[in-house]
Amino acid sequence: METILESKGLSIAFGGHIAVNQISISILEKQFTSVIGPNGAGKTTLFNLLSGQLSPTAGKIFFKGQDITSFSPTDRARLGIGRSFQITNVFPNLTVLENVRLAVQSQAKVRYQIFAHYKHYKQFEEKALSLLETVLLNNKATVIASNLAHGEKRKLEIAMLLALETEVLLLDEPTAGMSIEEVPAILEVIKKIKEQGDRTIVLIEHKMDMILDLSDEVMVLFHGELLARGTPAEIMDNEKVQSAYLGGSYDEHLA
Ligand SMILES: Nc1ncnc2c1ncn2[C@@H]1O[C@H](COP(=O)(O)OP(=O)(O)OP(=O)(O)O)[C@@H](O)[C@H]1O
Repeated sequence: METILESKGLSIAFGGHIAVNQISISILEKQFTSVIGPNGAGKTTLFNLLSGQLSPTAGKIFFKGQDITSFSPTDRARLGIGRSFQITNVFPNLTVLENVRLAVQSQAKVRYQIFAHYKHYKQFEEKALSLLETVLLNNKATVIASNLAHGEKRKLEIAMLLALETEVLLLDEPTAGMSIEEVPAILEVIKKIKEQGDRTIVLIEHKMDMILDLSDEVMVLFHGELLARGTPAEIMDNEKVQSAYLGGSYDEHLA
């Protein structure tokens, strides 16, 4: 399996605080990789570096072997690295379907240099509907976006991210802020995207138990460093992880 996204010696410091410290990782194509770690471990900062929202203090990032360290977030999205909030321009007063159609439409413009025209409208709408099916939101197509429940809004964001058609999806805690009842539906959506098999998914999750059976590989961050990486079973057995993160000596409230 090929490496699609790679970092070498990636570091960033905020003032004197090193939030990401010498992280070298390789993300394999079409795999499901989870990044876990306690509060403040550096997960979101790592994503910000990979997607271009932050520039590293040291180190490099490669996409399919190409050095993209100096690329803007937009250029990275164009190359194939999609991150949810880059495109979450949800229009609150439009319907769910209209929002996704606009995302499909803007992607078509970027990719094919065509302009929105009546004859394309139907095909954009069909694509949008199929994305709504993927995220289990087709029954809300005609609902005004601002009226969606929190979990449904996250699903809408995922549909709009999928409309970008990027090969890599960086999902930063898609279940954050959700009620317990909403979580299974989002996990179902993520599972479905994984089963389609055509995307590389990198998922940040705070709670390991939720994503264990979905992941091909798990990376554990701790105090800005890569503490361990491996299959879910290897991570569960890893003593360093156990003592640092999985309840051993680690106290989340002290992070
Ligand atoms: N822009 C910033 N300026 C200063 N410090 C920052 C900035 N962004 C992150 N940090 C610090 O870097 C460290 C890593 O933060 P980060 O948000 O990446 O952790 P995380 O693993 O995503 O945590 P959580 O699970 O709580 O989201 C923290 O100590 C945080 O306070």
